[in-house]
Amino acid sequence: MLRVLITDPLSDQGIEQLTQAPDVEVIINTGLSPSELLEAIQDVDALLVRSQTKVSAEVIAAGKNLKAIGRAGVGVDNIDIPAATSNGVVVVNAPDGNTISTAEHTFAMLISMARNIPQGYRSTVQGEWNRKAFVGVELNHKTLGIVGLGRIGTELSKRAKAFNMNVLAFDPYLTEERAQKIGVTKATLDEVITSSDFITVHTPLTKETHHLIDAGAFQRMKDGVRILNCARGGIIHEGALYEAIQSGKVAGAALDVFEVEPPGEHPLLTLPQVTATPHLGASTREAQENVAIDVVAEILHILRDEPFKNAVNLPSIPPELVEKLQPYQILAEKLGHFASQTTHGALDELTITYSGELADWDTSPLTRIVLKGALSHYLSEINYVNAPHLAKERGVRVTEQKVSKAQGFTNLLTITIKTDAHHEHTIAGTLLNGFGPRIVKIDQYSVDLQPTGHQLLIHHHDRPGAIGRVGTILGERNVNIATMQVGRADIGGRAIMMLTVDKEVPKKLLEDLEELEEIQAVTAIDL
Ligand SMILES: NC(=O)c1ccc[n+]([C@@H]2O[C@H](COP(=O)([O-])OP(=O)(O)OC[C@H]3O[C@@H](n4cnc5c(N)ncnc54)[C@H](O)[C@@H]3O)[C@@H](O)[C@H]2O)c1
Ligand SMILES: O=C(O)[C@H](O)COP(=O)(O)O
Repeated sequence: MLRVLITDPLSDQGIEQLTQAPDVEVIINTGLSPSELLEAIQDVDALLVRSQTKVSAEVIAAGKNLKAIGRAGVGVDNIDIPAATSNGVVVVNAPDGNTISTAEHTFAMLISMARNIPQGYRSTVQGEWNRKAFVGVELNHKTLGIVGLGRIGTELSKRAKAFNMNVLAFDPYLTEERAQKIGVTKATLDEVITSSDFITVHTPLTKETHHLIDAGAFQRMKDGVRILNCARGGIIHEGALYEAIQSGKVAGAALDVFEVEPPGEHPLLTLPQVTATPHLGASTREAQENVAIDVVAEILHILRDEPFKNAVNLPSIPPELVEKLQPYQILAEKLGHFASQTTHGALDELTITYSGELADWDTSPLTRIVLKGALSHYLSEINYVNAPHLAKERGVRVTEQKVSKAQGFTNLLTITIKTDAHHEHTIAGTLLNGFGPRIVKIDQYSVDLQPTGHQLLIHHHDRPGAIGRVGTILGERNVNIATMQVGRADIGGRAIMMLTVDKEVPKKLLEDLEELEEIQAVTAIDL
């Protein structure tokens, strides 16, 4: 009998699918404390959650029989994905089912904020009739800035356009072509920040989006701007938002999510300009039915060894190719990840060239892995299964090439990225017998680099002292250099330094390095 534990409220339709399955025992246990969860997970085959249950590495390790974790919804930031992967646990989500509900909820909050509906309601039920205090603003001809034009951002933009709003959108994957198709104006983050009357965020919470909207961003905004967050707490700096409302810069904020949920007696909730809902974006009958049905179907497929589609963390390689291609998986993902972190602009075209012995095999599983690596920098819900689909949806042209000669290597995997900022970037890697994956080429420079840990790619002018000055600055700030390589196009010309460092390099230090006269650009890469 397969045992499935459900620890967050799930729609009955999804639960019914499970209870009707003859080979499944369903255990519903919501509101567990962390220690109770550790106990409850011990002998189950699958765990089903929403956003409340924190599925930590400890919980995953305690699940001795655990094969799958299902997230009835989109965000998987409450699940330790690397821990699941290293424990061989498949994580699946239900990415599409709550898109419309969340876009509608965001739009409801936008209108009610513009017209002070929550404040007006509160005052009216208290017996007041205060028509002067709640004068609002129209949406007509106002500019809505959307940060993150994925599923929800796109649906929201349609609703805003129906209200005659101008929509500015910033998303690293947004190309001019797609923006035109959707009918929004492609913008930089700074343009969204400085030109919008309303700003709403719809990105996943990642290292990059954490505190994306901070005190500096608020300072640059229009006076009287209104802010929305129906994505994840932590994308907007809550302390900075509080200050910006107090100073009068921000006229209103509508929040469905908080850094810590429930937020308790949060300072923001004491401000009359703030309206809030308790993470209700996906809380409609329809969305809950959709996500529960979708995720339960996926869990049953996994437990019964049937094909499934929404894996967040599982490579899918046909069995006969597994042995041959497995060693290349890490190389493929790291190259994709490296390339995306060192490229500027929205991805337009990605060409993957398989040379040497690789050219003789069916490399399509590796192409998915490269794509996953290249897109995962921005799309936290991407997986090996949906990577090609998401690339296509974002207008990225993907080409595979095969070349039987590998320029001095028995195998070579080369990725060339072109962006809409006319940036072209090539990176190549190989699998060295006994040494594992190596990056061997960055644009025109030959290197020999282990693709792991924290790296710094520095473009500089080949001048005496340049390398020393970089080393001194890093040393002074206690950043230890583990390895360093230098490549140059010609003597005294353009050159690169590739450094592996022992810890993440703070943003300020990157800026200080960029101030050095001989340095052209510094990029931190996390592999
Ligand atoms: N409030 C709720 O109940 C609720 C419901 C559903 C989803 N969500 C949250 O909403 C968010 C968006 O969901 P979705 O389904 O639209 O996801 P999605 O993956 O379709 O879209 C996310 C978009 O963010 C973009 N992005 C990533 N990093 C970025 C950055 N640094 N700057 C700008 N854009 C960036 C991606 O390119 C992508 O297009 C997720 O965090 C999800 O968890 C909240
Ligand atoms: O990421 C999501 O799908 C939403 O935040 C919904 O979360 P919930 O399932 O807890 O409502």
